[in-house]
Amino acid sequence: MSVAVLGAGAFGTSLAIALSRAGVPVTLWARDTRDMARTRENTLRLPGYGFPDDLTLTDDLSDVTAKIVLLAVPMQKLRAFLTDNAAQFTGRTLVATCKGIDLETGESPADLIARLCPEATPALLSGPSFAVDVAAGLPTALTLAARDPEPLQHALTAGNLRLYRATDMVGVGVGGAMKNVIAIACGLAIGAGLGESARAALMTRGFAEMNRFAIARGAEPDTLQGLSGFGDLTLTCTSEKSRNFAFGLSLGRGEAQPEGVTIEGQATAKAVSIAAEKAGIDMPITNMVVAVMSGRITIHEARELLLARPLKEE
Ligand SMILES: NC(=O)C1=CN([C@@H]2O[C@H](COP(=O)(O)OP(=O)(O)OC[C@H]3O[C@@H](n4cnc5c(N)ncnc54)[C@H](OP(=O)(O)O)[C@@H]3O)[C@@H](O)[C@H]2O)C=CC1
Ligand SMILES: O=C(CO)COP(=O)(O)O
Repeated sequence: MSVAVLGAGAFGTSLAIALSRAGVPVTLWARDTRDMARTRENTLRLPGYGFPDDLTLTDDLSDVTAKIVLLAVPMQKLRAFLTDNAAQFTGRTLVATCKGIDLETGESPADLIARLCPEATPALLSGPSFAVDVAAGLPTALTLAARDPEPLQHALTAGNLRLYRATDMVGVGVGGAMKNVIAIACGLAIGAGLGESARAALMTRGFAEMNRFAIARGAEPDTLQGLSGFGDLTLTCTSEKSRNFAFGLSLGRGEAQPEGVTIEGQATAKAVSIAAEKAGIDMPITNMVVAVMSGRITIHEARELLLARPLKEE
């Protein structure tokens, strides 16, 4: 079955390459395809990975006829993108690959699809998967969440991509969104010299925070133990290839921040903090990330505040 990928950032491009290389007919849509059409490579976002000959490019959404549509635009652009293009998506399955929570509305990608494109079927693809690994053909396991995930699991398991299925879109969405926030916290800790034991503590207590938030939003208790929760948390909190971890690292070291890089955890930390406060959910690490990013407190003040919290049972 043919597949369209909308958004030619690093991840959308890598998925399009991996699926096309595995023999799936793929159309990759981007706002501007001129350079990619000439070089048969995404030199801006994913340099070094040539396109398979059969991969089709377009800058015209009306060319996209595939029933399965992977959405690979950044989270904070998704709401406007769906609003502008809802009419194109009637009868399609929209598989969001972005990770985060919309800052203005507090909605997840699946919530946005359900509200803005009611004639489409929402799904999520999430889990530990650096674009460069996917594009390089390295083995990658992901979670595909949908109300009826099995047909999609079969359609999108190809080549180096192995998909597990789930029906808990709330849990899978929260796992992918929140692992980026905890990765920023871990980057801050390592960058500020707080040590690897502190990172392990942040990962573990951050995982507890992710579970609390997910369950309060209606997730199943076990979902975050899977690829989109524990799996992606492990990858992102331990690798400098993660833009969220690298952002925290440079902030922790007091270095200049890179411009124009997609760092989903920044807006998502704020969105989670706001939603958690409204719902009365205790999210100390997320709140510290927000406070440090805004400059309200230093990393060392955050460390003191976390160490001084009331003692509790694990
Ligand atoms: N990179 C990775 O390893 C992974 C990323 N993800 C997730 O995928 C999502 C996208 O990330 P990634 O591909 O890395 O992002 P990039 O920063 O590489 O690229 C973002 C892309 O989004 C496009 N875009 C931005 N705004 C719009 C818009 N309004 N309409 C259409 N296209 C738009 C940009 O197009 P233009 O060039 O025209 O500006 C650009 O191609 C994120 O949520 C991320 O968390 C998930 C797993 C792995
Ligand atoms: O989600 C990712 C890997 O699964 C990519 O993480 P970053 O956005 O932090 O680079």
